[in-house]
Amino acid sequence: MKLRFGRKVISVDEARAALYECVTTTEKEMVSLPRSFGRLLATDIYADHAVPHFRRSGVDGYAVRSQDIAAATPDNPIVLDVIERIPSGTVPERTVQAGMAARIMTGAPVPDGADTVVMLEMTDCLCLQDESLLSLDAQDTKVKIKKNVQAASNITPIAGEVNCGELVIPQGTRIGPGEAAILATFGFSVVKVFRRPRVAIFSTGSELLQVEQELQPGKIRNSNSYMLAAQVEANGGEAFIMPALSDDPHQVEAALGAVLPDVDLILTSGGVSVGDYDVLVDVFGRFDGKILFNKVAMRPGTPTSAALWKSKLLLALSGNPGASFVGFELFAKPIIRKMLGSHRPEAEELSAFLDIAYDKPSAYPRYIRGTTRVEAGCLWVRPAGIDKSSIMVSIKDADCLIWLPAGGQGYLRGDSVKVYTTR
Ligand SMILES: Nc1nc2c(c(=O)[nH]1)N[C@H]1C(S)=C(S)[C@@H](COP(=O)(O)OP(=O)(O)OC[C@H]3O[C@@H](n4cnc5c(N)ncnc54)[C@H](O)[C@@H]3O)O[C@H]1N2
Ligand code: MOO
Ligand SMILES: [Mg+2]
Repeated sequence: MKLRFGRKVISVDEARAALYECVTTTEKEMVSLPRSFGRLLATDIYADHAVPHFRRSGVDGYAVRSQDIAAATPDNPIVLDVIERIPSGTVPERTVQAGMAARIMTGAPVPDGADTVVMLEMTDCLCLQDESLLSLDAQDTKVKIKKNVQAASNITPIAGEVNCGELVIPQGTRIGPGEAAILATFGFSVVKVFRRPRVAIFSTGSELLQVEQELQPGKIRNSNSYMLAAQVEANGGEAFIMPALSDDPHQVEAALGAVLPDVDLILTSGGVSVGDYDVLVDVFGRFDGKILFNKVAMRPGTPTSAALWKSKLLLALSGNPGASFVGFELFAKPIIRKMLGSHRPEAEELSAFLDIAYDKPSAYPRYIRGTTRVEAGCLWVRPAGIDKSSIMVSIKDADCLIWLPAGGQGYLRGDSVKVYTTR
């Protein structure tokens, strides 16, 4: 039974809800820390020690008792005995008592007894004729402190950054530079992440040539598969570009069915409208899967369809490049992100001022590929190019989708609109 006409239209939110019901996270896997960059953490990370775990000197200088140097000035320096030298990575051996100082390096543990560190530049080393400190017996030296430095100066206290037991990165967080530093700090040479969802991409249509083929009359090269693969990879999935399919529903059903066991999601592009050769419609009419929806109140991509087949999701995007791009952003992106354990799978919503008037009314909400710019602290947005779903070339200029509700009287320059980021 063909479902070309009389389809039931549902909203974008309803369509997403139907998809989300069928999504589960992929299984967890361990990867080496450098391979985890850009992935989403599959576990909470707790601190198993404080940072720092010792009182850390922030400067090269002398660890002293602040009360000993309260009266120090350049003209009246206080002279202290230097009792030891503390390089980073070592542990102080002695306690600083009245009249004592310990020469200390940046990052080294501050010795007991000392409550402040005076920068080297505010001191003079009395017995030092040259700077060959490594050959110096620190115990024979004295230091002149020329400045009164308050207690706690230049010292990061124990747990000054992180408390032991603290949640430092919650599950679902993308591992960027800051997370990488935290994971390394706490000894995670391997990291638990959700496996990258495997996404098979099929373009359909007898007009499609492979990228490497010569142009032929009436035919075009398959660009959607590569655009979609780039979108899949940008969102953390693993894209498998499958050979383009003809308009034969038997062949299409067989090809989709064959790959189904090996992937987490199938994306198709093309063949979902009312045309004679719109093959996905025929597949949906004959296969034993469950159709989740076949018409969405949105433009472009109104005929976007989805099905659950042998417990796998099949998302059938419109063939027009603009509609394929938008359909991916609205539906495939949050599916992939949910599989990866993201707590915020949908695109970030921002407000922007419309940079041009827009007077095309629409029966359905529009998602216009947009380009943003910031001027005087305000975000402005304009369509990335000709706003037609058949236009491919302007997709490269889009960094967001401009959302315009259905109906309305049109929009003036300066009107506030919602945008959804695509980068
Ligand atoms: N009588 C009607 N015609 C159309 C309607 C309608 O409601 N009534 N809807 C239009 C809308 S909206 C869209 S969107 C398209 C949807 O088309 P399909 O999803 O069926 O896609 P195709 O027919 O296969 O192709 C449409 C267009 O896109 C080009 N295409 C397809 N695949 C690729 C690819 N992999 N790479 C590059 N370009 C591709 C294809 O050559 C066509 O030009 O239907 C409207 N028609
Ligand atoms: O809705 Mo079509 O999907 O305009 O491009
Ligand atoms: Mg068609």
